[in-house]
Amino acid sequence: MAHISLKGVSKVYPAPRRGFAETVAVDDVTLDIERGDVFGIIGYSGAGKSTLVRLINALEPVTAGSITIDGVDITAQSASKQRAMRTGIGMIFQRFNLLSSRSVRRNVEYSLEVAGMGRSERKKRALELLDFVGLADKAGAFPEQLSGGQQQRVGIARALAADPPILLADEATSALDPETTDEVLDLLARVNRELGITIVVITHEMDVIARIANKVAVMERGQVVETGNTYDVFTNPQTATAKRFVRTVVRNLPSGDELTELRSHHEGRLFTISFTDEGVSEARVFGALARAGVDFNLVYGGVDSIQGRVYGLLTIAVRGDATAVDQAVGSIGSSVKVEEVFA
Ligand SMILES: Nc1ncnc2c1ncn2[C@@H]1O[C@H](COP(=O)(O)OP(=O)(O)OP(=O)(O)O)[C@@H](O)[C@H]1O
Repeated sequence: MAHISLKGVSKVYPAPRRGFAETVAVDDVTLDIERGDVFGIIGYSGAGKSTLVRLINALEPVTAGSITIDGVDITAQSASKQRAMRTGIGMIFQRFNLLSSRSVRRNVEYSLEVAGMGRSERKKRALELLDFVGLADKAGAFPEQLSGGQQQRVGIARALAADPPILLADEATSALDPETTDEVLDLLARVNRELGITIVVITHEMDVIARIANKVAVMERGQVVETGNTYDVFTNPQTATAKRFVRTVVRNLPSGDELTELRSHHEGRLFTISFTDEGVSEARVFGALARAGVDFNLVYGGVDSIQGRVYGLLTIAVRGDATAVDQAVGSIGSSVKVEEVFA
């Protein structure tokens, strides 16, 4: 059974007043998130990601569909049962949301205090968690004395206080610089690996997905337009939106300016070949081209790493008579993905 399962989930906000249209923030979303996944949900601003998170933890009612957690439909429960289920779902936010008047330790203790846990027990738990996130020495400090990355690590410790099996991270690194982002993503990967927590990561940044998510769903105008293993979506995106996101992180494709430059230096037609770690090697492909009797050379590209797996994109310039080039490219097209570059 999936850990979190969404079936035909929609959320429609009514028109604010007469003459305005209603907003379909989430539109018929069906998704299965398995136990132990780091599941990335990516989309541009307004795609419906944050709304989806609020539906998963039942902070808002769905307009249609169902959301089950461990087989229990959270959308169909009473408010008190929803509150109880929500303690099993930790949350971290873009703006950390720490209480400025409380020390770091007492921020981590907050939900345990509300749940009625005794003072010494919750103090012990908070210190254990601060140790886990590498901030044992900051227990007595106040949030404003910490850097953004440290505050988010406190946010993570606080979210883990009640031992939730699920953690929802809504743009958790969007307010951080790249180095601090890495620190926080490493910590989230440890939370997943060492504590076995299922993590749902909401983001508009594809490199966040590339770093930690094993699965990804691409959202656009409330709908999931593409979903799959991160490596598969990165190496073979199907929709225009997914392709645009992938281009922001896979750096081995020439940009418009670089293409102009390439064309001024190389004769022939340009093709980009994608190599995955499951397909044939570069040597085999280049051997096949040589045997087909066309002249070619490598003009751009290199190898990326996605989820620790290798992904190569190489652009070649191919010369020869038109039929020979078509035949040569056709002959390699059955074993690797080849796309002619027109722009
Ligand atoms: N409470 C609300 N009332 C009315 N409309 C809303 C409400 N919350 C969100 N929306 C609308 O629903 C759509 C999806 O918003 P949502 O915040 O879920 O997108 P998002 O992908 O998280 O984008 P962002 O990253 O900018 O928050 C938007 O058109 C937004 O204006």
